[in-house]
Amino acid sequence: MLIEDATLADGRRRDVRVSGERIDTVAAAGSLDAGADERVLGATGKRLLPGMIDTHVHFRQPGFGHKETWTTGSKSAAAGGVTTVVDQPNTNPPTVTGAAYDEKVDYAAESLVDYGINGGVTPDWNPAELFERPLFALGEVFLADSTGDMGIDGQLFAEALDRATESDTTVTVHAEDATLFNESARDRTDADAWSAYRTARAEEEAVRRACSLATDRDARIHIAHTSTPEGIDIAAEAGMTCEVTPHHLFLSRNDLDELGTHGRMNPPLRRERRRQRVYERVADGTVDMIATDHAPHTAAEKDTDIWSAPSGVPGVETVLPLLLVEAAEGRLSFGRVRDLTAATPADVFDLPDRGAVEEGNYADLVLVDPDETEQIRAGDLHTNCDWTPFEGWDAIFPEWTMLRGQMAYERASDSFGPARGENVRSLA
Ligand SMILES: NC(=O)N[C@@H](CC(=O)O)C(=O)O
Ligand SMILES: [Zn+2]
Ligand SMILES: [Zn+2]
Repeated sequence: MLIEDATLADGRRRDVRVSGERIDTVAAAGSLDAGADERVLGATGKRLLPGMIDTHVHFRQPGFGHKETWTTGSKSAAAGGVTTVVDQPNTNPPTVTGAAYDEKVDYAAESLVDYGINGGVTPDWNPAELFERPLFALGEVFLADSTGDMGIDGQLFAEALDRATESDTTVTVHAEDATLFNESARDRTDADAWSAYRTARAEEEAVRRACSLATDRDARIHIAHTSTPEGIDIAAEAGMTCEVTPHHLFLSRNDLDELGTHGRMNPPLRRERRRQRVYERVADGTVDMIATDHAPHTAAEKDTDIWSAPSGVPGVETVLPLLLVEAAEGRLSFGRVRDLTAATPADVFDLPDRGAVEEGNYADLVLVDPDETEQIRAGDLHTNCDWTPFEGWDAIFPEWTMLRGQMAYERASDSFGPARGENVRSLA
């Protein structure tokens, strides 16, 4: 397969030959000739990016297939330009034993994109069994309850850090401290009450404590879904990594009038000024990566009062399209988008054959036309989740997404490739 005259994230124009599962050649545009029966993909004026590595999704199986399945979740990923997803452990059963890990791997065999599977921590976890398996990472470890009520205490967290460090494994942390939630917000019934309740300080102090525990024990942690500039700065100063979700990057408490209970998630949306300071840190490189925390719940489940609604919003199909608008309009560079979505996650989580359009890497690729903006419509998305917090937002969707040398999604025909996703920790 020959991709002709693509513009890479850094602006270089290149011909790219794909052979089997890998990128065979990256050469000056116009310098490669197509073979006799080689498929040619024209890319003049278009951007060729490495597929996104989304290190934080909830694909819900086993246990909650009515919210999302590995089939619908991975189609949503492929259509959005995501070629690797990392699934989190708050399923049923929770992924805290060897048997639960193995059961999830059976479901993940349905995936259209490559995947990693994290192991979780509860008082019932079995670290010996988990670390015998090819875990992507430990986590997300919940320092406060979220969907699945898997919150743990400080002592178990410290023990988890020690076990992970012995196994040379990174620990992804959901950092909120429930003792710092604002109980007086409990009297309110508006959607903003959730943001008033789960305070910014509860995140800040939990990040501070997690980083200091990790530093003391020589553990490596990655802070999930940081929603505050304070949390981001503490993680960066401690030499740990962090991710920001698209909803914390683009939405704030100002949007809750419109979103209502659909805008409830953990950590919650913050004030607009904080959101801007988060965006600055995404743009300047303090934030390591964007990850979606794709957390689908049906609209019917979300349509209740703010204290009863489940927490979480979908995002895996819209994240790269939203970021590409930022790049096309000059608020982020294409190179920064590539780093946030592919190069840095590959580096931090040790996926040496991914995250860059380079010879020898897996051909996980996305082609986009930066001039083709359209509006996000929930009905057009491929997730089982029947709504999106980004309804009507401008987006630049991939023309096609390639996974290890084969088409995973082609937008012109809205068609998908086969379910050939592999565990990234099992592949050579
Ligand atoms: N973020 C959320 O609000 N919800 C996530 C769990 C989580 O990531 O905390 C979910 O699984 O629904
Ligand atoms: Zn979380
Ligand atoms: Zn999560």
